[in-house]
Parts: sequence; structure tokens; C-alpha cells
Amino acid sequence: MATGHPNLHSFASSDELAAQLRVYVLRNQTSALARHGTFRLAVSGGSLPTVLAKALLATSNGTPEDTPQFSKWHIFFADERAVPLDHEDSNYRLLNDELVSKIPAELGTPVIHPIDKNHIEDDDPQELADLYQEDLMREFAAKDSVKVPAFDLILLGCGPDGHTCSLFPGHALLREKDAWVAAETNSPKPPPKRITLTLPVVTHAFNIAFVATGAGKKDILKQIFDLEEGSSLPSALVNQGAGDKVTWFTDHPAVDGVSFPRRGSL
Ligand SMILES: O=C1O[C@H](COP(=O)(O)O)[C@@H](O)[C@H](O)[C@H]1O
Repeated sequence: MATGHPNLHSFASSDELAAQLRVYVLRNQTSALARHGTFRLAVSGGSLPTVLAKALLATSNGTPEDTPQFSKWHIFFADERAVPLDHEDSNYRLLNDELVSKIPAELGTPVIHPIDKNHIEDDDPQELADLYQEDLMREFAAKDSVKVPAFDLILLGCGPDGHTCSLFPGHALLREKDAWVAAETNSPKPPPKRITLTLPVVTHAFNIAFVATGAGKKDILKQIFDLEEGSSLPSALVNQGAGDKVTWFTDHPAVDGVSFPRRGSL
């Protein structure tokens, strides 16, 4: 059961947002390393990898709290498109191009867990979802005997229709209770075949952050934070399911008209 309300922050510039996202991610790194010696996070595609790269590739002030220890990171995908990893629609490729390939050698190399279509023979996203669930079971269940994996952090985007991961408004996948990873075969946003973490996995994470910027997100953020109107939108369901474990990183144009943003730092 969720407690508290999500935290909604709005920043005056992309530089400020990136600086605060860095503080937030590295705070989560510190807690995760203290808990179990690794930092297990899941990331989305879309606009997120570019912002994340800006946050994490900035120069460190040299303190342990401000230094990404990438060799202890396990990076998973919140969702993926059923395309080869080198395809222009691949979230893996996007993250690699924006962030992973640019990490300086002295900061170490993260372990990446791709949702890898190259390992299946036909075009069946369910097979891909099953394979990824097995990967998660190896990583989480074997070590921690858990029924639902607890990522240390999940970084999400929010589409202009309120979708997050590849969980779209009104789709049956929003009611999935058992599977950790699911297949979407009819996404309203191309490409149609996708793989996604399910809501119970997303809301079970230690912490969850959304990054949503620009005036194009303003109408949907108004709905998401207006509980009556937006209550069944996928991003709103994350808010409802995870409460104060959720932090939104937005800019001023995205929250114009939203009633309770906190300005500035965390
Ligand atoms: O299709 C997708 O879109 C969402 C939102 O993208 P954004 O560009 O509006 O931030 C993204 O979070 C998801 O990973 C991706 O597959």
C-alpha cells in the first residue's frame, strides 16, 4: 500500500534539472550500495537517456557521493521495442549512444541487461518478455527469494498520452498482476511490438523518478495530478501505487497550470 504523495519538482532550466537529477540518482546509488553492494536500476527510452547522460556525464566534485561507480551498476530496461539492438527504434541503442558509450574508462563499465531480440528466432514479443523475466529472476529472485523484484531505482518517461514504460492508457496490460515483464503487440505509438515491465514491478521499486519536460507535457500532467480526471492513466497509476517513493523532474513549461509543483532543488 502506497503512503504519501509523489514529489513534483519543476526546474527553471535543463542544466538545473540535470544537476538535481544527478544528486537524486547518486543518492540512490549510495543507498543501494549500502544495502547490497550493487546499484540495480531500470531506465526508459524516449527523451530520458539524453537528460540522464547530461546528469551523469557532468564533472564530479571528487566526493564519493558525487561519483558514479559505474562498475557496480546493473542497468536494465523499463521497456524496449521488439527490434534488433542496433535498430534506430531500440531503447538499448539510444541509451548506449547517449550515455553508456560515453562513460569515461576511469568511472568503470556498467553491466547492461538488454532486452535482446537478437536471441529469438521469430518475431514473438512474448518470447522476448519471458526471456527477460528469466534474466530478472536470475538477478533478483535467486539472490533475494523475492516474489516481485525490487529495483533500487526506476527512471521513467511520460508520453503526451500519459503512457509510461510501454504501458498505454486503457490497455489490458495495466491489470497484469503476476508477470514481471509483459509483451505489448498493439502499441498506439510505433513500433507496435514492445516489451515492458509491469505495474507491480514498477511500483515495488525502492524509488521511481519521472522526467517530463516541455509544454507538450503540460496537458497530460494536469490530468495526472488531477486525480479524478487522470486517475486511470498509466503514469497516474504509478503515482497511486508508489506514493512518496515517486519523484517527478519537470520544467516550468511542463507544469504550467499544475497546482502543486515545488520549485527548485530536492
Ligand atoms: O515510447 C516510449 O515513450 C516513452 C515516453 O517518451 P518521451 O520521449 O515522451 O519521454 C518512454 O518513456 C518509453 O521508454 C518509450 O519506449
